[in-house]
Amino acid sequence: MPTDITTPVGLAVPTTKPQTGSPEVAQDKTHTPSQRYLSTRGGSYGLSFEEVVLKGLAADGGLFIPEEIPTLPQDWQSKWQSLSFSQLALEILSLYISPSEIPRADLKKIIDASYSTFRAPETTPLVSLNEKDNLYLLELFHGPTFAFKDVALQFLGNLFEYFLVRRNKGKSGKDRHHLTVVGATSGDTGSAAIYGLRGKRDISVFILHPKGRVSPIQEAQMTTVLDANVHNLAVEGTFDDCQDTVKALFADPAINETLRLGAVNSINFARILAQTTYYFYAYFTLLKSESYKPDHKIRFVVPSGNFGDILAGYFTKRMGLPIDTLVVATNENDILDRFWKTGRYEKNAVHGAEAQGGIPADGVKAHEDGVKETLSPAMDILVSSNFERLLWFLAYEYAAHTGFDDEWNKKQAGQEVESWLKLLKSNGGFNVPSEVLDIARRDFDSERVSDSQTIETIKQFYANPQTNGAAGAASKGGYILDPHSAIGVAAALRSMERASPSQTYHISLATAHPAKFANAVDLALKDEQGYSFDTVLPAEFVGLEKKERRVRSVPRGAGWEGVRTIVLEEVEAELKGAQ
Ligand SMILES: Cc1ncc(COP(=O)(O)O)c(C=O)c1O
Ligand SMILES: N[C@@H](CCOP(=O)(O)O)C(=O)O
Repeated sequence: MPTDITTPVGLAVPTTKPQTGSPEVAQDKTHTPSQRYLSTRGGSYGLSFEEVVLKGLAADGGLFIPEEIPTLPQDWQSKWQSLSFSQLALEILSLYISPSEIPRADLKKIIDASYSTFRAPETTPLVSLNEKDNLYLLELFHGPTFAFKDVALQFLGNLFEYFLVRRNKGKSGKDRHHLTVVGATSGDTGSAAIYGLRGKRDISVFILHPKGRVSPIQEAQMTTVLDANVHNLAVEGTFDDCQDTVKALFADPAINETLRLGAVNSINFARILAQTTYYFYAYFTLLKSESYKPDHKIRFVVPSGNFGDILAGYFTKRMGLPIDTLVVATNENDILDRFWKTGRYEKNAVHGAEAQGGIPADGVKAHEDGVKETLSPAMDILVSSNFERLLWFLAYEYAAHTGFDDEWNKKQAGQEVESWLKLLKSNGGFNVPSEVLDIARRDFDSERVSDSQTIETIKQFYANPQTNGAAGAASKGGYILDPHSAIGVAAALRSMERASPSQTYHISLATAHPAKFANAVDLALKDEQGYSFDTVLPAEFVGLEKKERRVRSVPRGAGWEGVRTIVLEEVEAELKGAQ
């Protein structure tokens, strides 16, 4: 086992073949391997989709993944090309969910209900941002909270409800299965989860956000929802502190037993799964466009923080969607970009004066905790949860070169992931062997975009008259990008230097509506003639900040135990109130 962070780690060779458990689902012939789940740390095996969705995090602290990534059915292109977003979602999700768990007709109802709340008829429209350079934007923000998280969280909310209604049929009082959802947010997951779960029976939802570090609109979106089952906690600290607290709660068997915790963050595999649909949908939309040329390659560029969005893209590539490369686009919190550049995954890069809380030359403030406060706050993340899932696949592929059987390779990947994560915890980082980095570079490329480049990109596309998009509705006819989407577009422009636009389509993911980030958008466009933020503001946001709020502060020293006490108290009070 690797023990230090300076030497690249290699896969340890166990002397005996590891044993794997085989619970009922593994024996059940109605579940294919892509419909059975395991933990990235090797501890759990053969779990059902329902168990995975309701548990969220594995008992060994790992994340759930399917035992196999499914391949696409024969003729998928001709069969799926004319499907609507919801129809497509049904086909894709059916590959991961056995009909013996959710009958197809029920899954269809859940999906249809989830996407009926979107404002755009296409659900996730693809717009041309610059026709000459084959640059497209996939608008993912037409759901209830104006961010890409709605695509997965509308679905997850309905899925939780479906499982609970089924479990609670004919039951009353304490016999009912009550789910306590706990989630961490840097702004968007929180509101999307709250809108997906508000008022739902048998579910309480607790959302932890870093106090003062989400945008004013995001804060208002979350805290103005007054349904009794919604609980907002403003934590003094960073997003990573919130995420660590959530993980600590999941690791506590006592609270899990008492409250039955559920996850809404992308640690919940259903989140990743629901996000795969829009990669397929974008592909088919491009295929139907007049400018499509079959010999051109396709690159998806994804503004990344917790690595959930781009991981969904990785799944689609592995399933067989013809994606040339997935481009990871980070802000100045760049752990992912540094990994692809060096093979080292390390929490805190050396920021010099910045690490002491000083203001560096580019004006971005770094806190003592290492997180930089950027103009794209939803991506101000030190450690990316879903990277663990990718690490598993990389370690698995590397292990497969050893010539042992598949079961051994899977177990080996779990052990390797566990040892890497131990090093991350104890030493703040780890290196992967060069062969593992090569495997990672085969599918991914990466870019880091600074705040000043983000602002420049917003300006550039506001002035661009070629756009046919709907989001910005700017008076000049240009496009108003939100800062996160601008990071994607800036990265796409750089990617074009390596993959010529004359032979490549770049599809950049627009992850939020610009109105959620007035600060950055105003900073970029305030001097532009004819610009007014009011033209960007959707009716849904007008007056939101003046509405009544409910939120509880969590002081810095409270720790996860302090949050546990709050959660226990508030669930008890909520259930009493409901009687
Ligand atoms: C607007 C926005 N863009 C991008 C991201 C990054 O996505 P991911 O965490 O899935 O990498 C987030 C948050 O996660 C976000 O809210
Ligand atoms: N940017 C996210 C952070 C949480 O990410 P998740 O995808 O794991 O839920 C947010 O907006 O909260």
